[in-house]
Amino acid sequence: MSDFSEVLVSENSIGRKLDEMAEAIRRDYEGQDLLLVGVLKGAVMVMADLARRMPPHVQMDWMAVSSYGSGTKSSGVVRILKDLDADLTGRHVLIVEDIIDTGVTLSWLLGNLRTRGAASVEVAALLRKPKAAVVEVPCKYVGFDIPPDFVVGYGLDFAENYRTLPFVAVLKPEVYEK
Ligand SMILES: O=P(O)(O)OC[C@H]1O[C@H](OP(=O)(O)OP(=O)(O)O)[C@H](O)[C@@H]1O
Ligand code: HPA
Repeated sequence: MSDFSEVLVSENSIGRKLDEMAEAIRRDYEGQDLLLVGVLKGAVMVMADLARRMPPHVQMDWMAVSSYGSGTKSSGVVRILKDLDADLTGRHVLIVEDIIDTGVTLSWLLGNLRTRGAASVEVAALLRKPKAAVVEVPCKYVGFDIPPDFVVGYGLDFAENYRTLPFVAVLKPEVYEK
């Protein structure tokens, strides 16, 4: 029996949406020094596919923060597990995320990165759950607004599984309520 109740965003739809997002980003940052900051581990797929659509002088760095533990509910407490290597002073920074759910992670991250002297700090997220928002997060580039169900695939996990799927699917509640 499948663990998914539906495929919410297909591999093709993700590719087409990333084409659009990348074009907007290229246009907005043309001629500027852009640093993409990926948030591990969930954003690995979206970062890899978005970055391949960028010009060669766009750079990547990574941060790992965690607020979810091993379940489906945000703990509300964000911890830095791995900090950036780059100095953000004077740089245009674009945080690349797989999902904005409650908004707690990004709200905290934006606050943190904005203290580091960057020229600008903006957000690109493939998925956003407007009905799950606890904090409003300004997001310049959004792929898809989705319902508040727990989703997996394309970097998103449940207990570290399903990240490798090329699409985004809704996980059946009986899988995580087991
Ligand atoms: O808007 P929020 O409710 O804060 O949720 C969004 C965050 O949750 C996930 O990360 P997670 O902490 O699960 O770590 P992971 O990326 O390693 O899976 C996701 O990658 C976002 O960073
Ligand atoms: O729906 C989700 N799925 C997987 N990880 C997540 N982190 C926040 N929301 C989600």
